[in-house]
Formats: sequence, C-alpha cells, structure tokens
Amino acid sequence: MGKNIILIGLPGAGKTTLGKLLSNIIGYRFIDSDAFIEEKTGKSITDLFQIGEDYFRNIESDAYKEIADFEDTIVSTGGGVVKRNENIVALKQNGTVYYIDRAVEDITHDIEVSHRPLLKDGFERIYALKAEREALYQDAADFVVKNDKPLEELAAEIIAHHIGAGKEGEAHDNPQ
Ligand SMILES: Nc1ncnc2c1ncn2[C@@H]1O[C@H](COP(=O)(O)OP(=O)(O)O)[C@@H](O)[C@H]1O
Ligand SMILES: O=C(O)C1=C[C@@H](OP(=O)(O)O)[C@@H](O)[C@H](O)C1
Ligand SMILES: [Mg+2]
Repeated sequence: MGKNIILIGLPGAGKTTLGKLLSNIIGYRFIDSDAFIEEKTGKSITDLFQIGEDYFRNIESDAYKEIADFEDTIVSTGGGVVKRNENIVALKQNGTVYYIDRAVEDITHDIEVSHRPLLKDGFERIYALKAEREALYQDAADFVVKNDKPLEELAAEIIAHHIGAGKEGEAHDNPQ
C-alpha cells in the first residue's frame, strides 16, 4: 500500500483541483476535506462557519483523524489545516505532505470567494493569511512544490517524488 498524498496550502493554491487530477492519474481515492465535512455534517462550510470558526475547526480536526486512517488516498486539505498541529500529526501517520506554494498574485486572479467565508469581505485577506501561515506550511511540508506552471506539470513533479523516482523538478526536500 502506498502512502497517502497530502496537499496543503493557502485557499486558492490549487489543492482541490490538483488533487482530483492526481487521483485520475494514479488511481488513488480522492478526498477533499471540505467536501468530506459537508457530506458528514449535511452543512456547507459557510453554514459551519456561521455557527463559529472553532466549531468548524473541531469538526475539521475530527475529519482529519478519520481520513488519516485511509490508504492510497489523495487528500486535499482546507487551507487552515496547519492551524492545529494535531491535524498534521494525524495526516503524517501514513501520508507525505506537499505544500502547494502558489503566489498570492496568481491566487487572486481566479479565486472563488463565495464558498470561502474567510474571504467573504474580499480576496485581500489572502495576504494576511499568507503572512500568518507561511512558516506553518513550510514546517509541515515534507516537500514544497511551486504552483507556477500547468497543473499537469505539477502533478508529474509530485508523482515523481511519490514513487521515489527523484526526477528533476522544482519540488525539493524540505530542510525543516
Ligand atoms: N497552475 C494552475 N493553472 C491554472 N489554474 C489554476 C492553477 N492552480 C490553481 N488554479 C485554479 O485556481 C482556482 C483555485 O483552485 P482550488 O483547487 O479550488 O484551490 P484550493 O483547493 O487550494 O483552495 C481553481 O479555479 C483552479 O483551477
Ligand atoms: O484557509 C482556511 O482557513 C479555509 C480554507 C477552505 O478550504 P480551501 O483551502 O480549499 O479554500 C475551507 O477549509 C475553509 O473556508 C477555511
Ligand atoms: Mg479546496
């Protein structure tokens, strides 16, 4: 059984889109944590945030602990996965963490804010999230991949690392 591939990064970094692509290429199951949570709770992420962010974060942490037990799975996490170290500890039990590092300028070009409560007042908040979380993403990552190219190329970089081919690519071991 292969290790899970865990994608982390800012909202709009490309985790969900890339996760689906990776799943189609290597045949792993695809889990998007937000969709997993909405399925389990019967509520949207926005509805859960309206109850309270802590309420959502507790549900989110429980979801990651459940997802951590899966195998041969691509996990697209929510951008806030790194807010609680327990989430990363759980996911690393059987997963390799890839930080999808996408320039904020690129994120703002095409991010959909309607289903992202944290950005409900506009995508400018993404700059603050980048400042708050960059060190957390870097610390959590086993590999960092720059999302500044077509997603197909990004997928190939991750697959190369995942199967240990060690092919050249911008992905690099994270010295943390
Ligand atoms: N390298 C890329 N090239 C083109 N579009 C991209 C790229 N990376 C991300 N996107 C687009 O950015 C948007 C946000 O991606 P998404 O997968 O929802 O991000 P996340 O799950 O990290 O919040 C989507 O429209 C996606 O297609
Ligand atoms: O950055 C965050 O705290 C969040 C990111 C969202 O997922 P995406 O990263 O897929 O947008 C979602 O989990 C929720 O809105 C909170
Ligand atoms: Mg997503």
